[in-house]
Amino acid sequence: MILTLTLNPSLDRTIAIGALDRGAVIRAAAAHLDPGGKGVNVSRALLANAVASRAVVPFGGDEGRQLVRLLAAEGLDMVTVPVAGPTRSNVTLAEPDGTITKINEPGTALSPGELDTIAEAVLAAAHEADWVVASGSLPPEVPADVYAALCRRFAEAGILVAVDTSGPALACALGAAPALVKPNVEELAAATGMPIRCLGDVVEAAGKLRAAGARTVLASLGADGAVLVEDSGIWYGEAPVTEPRSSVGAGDAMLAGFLAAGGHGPDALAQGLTWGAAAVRLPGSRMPGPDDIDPAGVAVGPPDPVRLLTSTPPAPAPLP
Ligand SMILES: Nc1ncnc2c1ncn2[C@@H]1O[C@H](COP(=O)(O)OP(=O)(O)O)[C@@H](O)[C@H]1O
Ligand SMILES: O=P(O)(O)OC[C@H]1O[C@](O)(COP(=O)(O)O)[C@@H](O)[C@@H]1O
Repeated sequence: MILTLTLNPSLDRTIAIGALDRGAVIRAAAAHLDPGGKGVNVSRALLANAVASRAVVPFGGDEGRQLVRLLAAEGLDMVTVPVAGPTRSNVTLAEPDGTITKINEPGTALSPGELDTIAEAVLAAAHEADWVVASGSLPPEVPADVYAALCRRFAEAGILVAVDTSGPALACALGAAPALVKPNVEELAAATGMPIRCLGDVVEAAGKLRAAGARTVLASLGADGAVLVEDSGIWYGEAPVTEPRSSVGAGDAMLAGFLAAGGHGPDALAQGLTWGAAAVRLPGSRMPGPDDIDPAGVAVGPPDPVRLLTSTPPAPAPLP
């Protein structure tokens, strides 16, 4: 069973527009509402593929009740924790050329008592888990070491923890030796202070995250695929998509596919890539099921260090 924790879940509204014209009244072509948040999406992807998963989901206000209704309608196995602050709403503007602009609300603060209740829910469910996935941003005022504390707690019990987050929460988690981290290119650049222009940079940056404590690094590179760096080797893979519709949730689907295939090695990377590619072919953050996933076309092998990334390289970020 794969247990997920999403401290800052969301209602995700994806709005299809003609072109993003700042300051104008934009008439949307279509809109799509999904339950969201990184761990929530990992559980949704696993559910869609009949892989056992349970999601720990704090929820608050009308938005939170709607989130729980949407997840219940999908049949998600979840432990819901009522909290005082309303669940956030995140908006994605999707342009016809595939450009997406995401506006993620900060969410509302969780009190120390609410955090304790959520931690108890995670601990109570974790005894059945092979992996615990701690995913997404932290709401305001939540201590940056919250995922690190989980890593330490579960390491003692022999439970593997995968962390997919950014900024100080990622920096803290690295020091607690997570079994796996899944940075995207921006997160890799921010965590290391390195410009990431080619696969050699990705491998070097992943090595820095491993030196800082992560056992395995699964670096997602958007349309460029992904790199896996673990004890037994380094692999690069890609699963090209000819008609991308929405990359929202692709990283979550990728992580779900990787963990569902065992969480290590080139075959797991290949499955992660096929799930990620399938998510990109679907609207909004809909998670792919077996009918959406095409294992053909995925290629995994050693990375060519000089191969340039096609996506815009992020500017080097200052180290904290
Ligand atoms: N345009 C795309 N074409 C093909 N695959 C994609 C595309 N965008 C994302 N993916 C797949 O989804 C994975 C996660 O995407 P990425 O944008 O790196 O993650 P995140 O959503 O976490 O920022 C990638 O590793 C890749 O496998
Ligand atoms: O917690 P964050 O970093 O604000 O991200 C939350 C957003 O990320 C998502 O989980 C999508 O994640 P990915 O595109 O990285 O897979 C959305 O459902 C949600 O709105």
